[in-house]
Amino acid sequence: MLERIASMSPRAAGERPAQERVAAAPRRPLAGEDNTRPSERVLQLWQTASAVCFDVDCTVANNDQLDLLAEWMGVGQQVAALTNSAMDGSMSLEDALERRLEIINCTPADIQAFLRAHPAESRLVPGAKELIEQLQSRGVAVYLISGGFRELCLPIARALGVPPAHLFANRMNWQVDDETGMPTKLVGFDLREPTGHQGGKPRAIAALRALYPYETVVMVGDGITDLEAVQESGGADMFVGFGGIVERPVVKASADWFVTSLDALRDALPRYRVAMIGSGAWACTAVKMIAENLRSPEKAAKFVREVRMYVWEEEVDGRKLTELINETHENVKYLPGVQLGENVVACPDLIETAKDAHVLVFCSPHQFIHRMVKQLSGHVRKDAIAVSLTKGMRVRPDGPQLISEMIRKELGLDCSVLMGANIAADIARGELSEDVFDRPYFYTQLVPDVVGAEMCGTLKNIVALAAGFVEGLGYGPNTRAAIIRGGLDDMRRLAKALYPTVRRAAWGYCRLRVYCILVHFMRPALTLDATFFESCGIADLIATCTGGRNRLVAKAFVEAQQAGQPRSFEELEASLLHGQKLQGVLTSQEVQEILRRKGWELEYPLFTAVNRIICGHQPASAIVHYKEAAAAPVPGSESPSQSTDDLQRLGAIALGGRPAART
Ligand SMILES: NC(=O)c1ccc[n+]([C@@H]2O[C@H](COP(=O)([O-])OP(=O)(O)OC[C@H]3O[C@@H](n4cnc5c(N)ncnc54)[C@H](O)[C@@H]3O)[C@@H](O)[C@H]2O)c1
Ligand SMILES: O=P(O)(O)OC[C@H](O)CO
Repeated sequence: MLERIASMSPRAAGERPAQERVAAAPRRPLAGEDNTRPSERVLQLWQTASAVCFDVDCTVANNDQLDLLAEWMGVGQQVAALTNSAMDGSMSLEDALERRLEIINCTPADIQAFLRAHPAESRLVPGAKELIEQLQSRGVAVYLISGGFRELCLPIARALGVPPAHLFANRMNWQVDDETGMPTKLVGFDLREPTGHQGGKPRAIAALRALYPYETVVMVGDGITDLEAVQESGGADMFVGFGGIVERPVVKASADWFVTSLDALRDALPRYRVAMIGSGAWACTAVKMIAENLRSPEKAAKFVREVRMYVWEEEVDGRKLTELINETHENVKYLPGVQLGENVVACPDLIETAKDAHVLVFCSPHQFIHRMVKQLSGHVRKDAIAVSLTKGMRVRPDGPQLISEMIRKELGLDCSVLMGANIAADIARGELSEDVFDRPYFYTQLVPDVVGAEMCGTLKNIVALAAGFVEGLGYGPNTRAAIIRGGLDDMRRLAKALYPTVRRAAWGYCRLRVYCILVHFMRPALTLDATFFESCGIADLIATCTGGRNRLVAKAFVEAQQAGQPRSFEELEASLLHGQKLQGVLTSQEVQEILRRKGWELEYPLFTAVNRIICGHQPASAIVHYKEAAAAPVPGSESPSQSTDDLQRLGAIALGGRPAART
């Protein structure tokens, strides 16, 4: 999830003319104005920066490295005076650099000995590493732009996690020994680097902007050459003056924001809000994991601690469920006995829950999702991302619509899905599972095939009904295994038939992260069959067929019939699931409608046989001969097809007795 969140940082909005960028700059402080507190505009630019460029000496490194090298060489005082003249603007940068190098007059061996004696880690300004880490984890590009020397800055860049290609600095020129070919004597510096000249920093930034479409660039530094970054067209949009090591009056007076601690910059970074849309067994399990994560110190800088959870309000023991959850931190109805965490806040208002969230996690039973998504339209942040945990699809006249497709279309949000073998109660107790949100008991792995994963999560609910029938009939493991195999075959072929784009997916399966099944559409680099061997495929199928609600209810359905006291799925759902929703019956109805419209019923015999059984056209025992059951004529119909009446009746069952309304 974190990688996805990183990509939320507003940036890369397309190359825009320099003039337009300059117009976005904050109003420069007036004389005497307090710029130690950021104005609203300054804060906004800081929080939406697409690139941040740091000066090195006296900004991220706690000294001027050339001064320190001079001290090491025994010429500290003369060189320090020249450094200050350059930083205050009383001497040109080129002249100051030239004269300082002349005085230092070191060899490569001196530099190496100096770096050994002064390890970079010991020279970092407090908070620099943490600030840079935070920026990078949000997807902000970080550069070091130094008027010093690459030879001295590289170890600092390494210690800060900034790649060498993101370092702009001067290069020393060396006289080379004709005999050995080795550098021996320092002879000035390479004048071709922009940083060796007055106005070099804005030029370096302009070069970056020509390469990358950074919308907002911020320069942070202590010196006059850093301030120049905002004084020339094409440079940075904002300048943060840093006075934690040296405070320079000119810089302080002109900075858009002046800080004496880098922590102030880190504290001002945006923190992301997460909202959970849903509050059933799985939604509560997932929110518990998210809340644990957000309470951890590592996540504190990046996320708001509180997670809002939308709860479909109902009364439990004469009290509102939201009130009970907020008092006891437990969802006594849908996940009793499990503490969700004090940072989970139950909210009965859907829009209120979602409106400020940067990450929207959808986890309601699929039949309610479309109405919720419609209600949310126009009320969510445009830069939010969505993750769907819901297993199911919607059938429209023009074909199926997966939940992730619906969210993308109706809310315009990028949507990942999280599918896998997750029996809610087991995970809530902390049992190991091959899935989600970075908890020690919950492993997740990225799979770049959203549609394949979502189809697995949807279709497995039908196979679970078949597994329940077989179990209720008293068959053993061989028969159950045969049913699971047949179900997997139908799942795989139907997913491919409905979503040819998935079938065309390229070769080469890339494991993006050791832990995850958080699936994203970005890289079509996975074969569909590989998806079916992930947790979202075979593992979820086995979990649901052995321990899920669909299997439980289907088994009870057969047992009740065999005992001569048949009970409807609706009754069994109410009596066995205590408010939780059975997804398989409605999914069977929806999938069968697709199969019927396309004339594919015989091609997916296990799905069709399950549908015949739940419609009462075949006895449950027909499941073991599912191919024949699928081919048998439906009473009162000329073809083996299901009638629309049957399907509507089933919809009514799955929706709790109401007509099968499609919102
Ligand atoms: N339970 C699991 O083990 C599990 C595991 C993985 C995925 N899933 C999937 O997660 C999704 C959500 O399942 P769950 O287990 O969290 O829910 P659930 O079946 O436990 O609970 C039903 C939820 O629906 C809500 N609800 C009832 N009527 C409603 C209405 N008219 N409008 C809106 N909401 C209403 C209830 O308040 C409750 O929160 C499903 O798609 C399911 O397939 C479940
Ligand atoms: O209880 P089920 O059958 O809805 O299955 C729950 C989950 O989807 C299993 O991963």
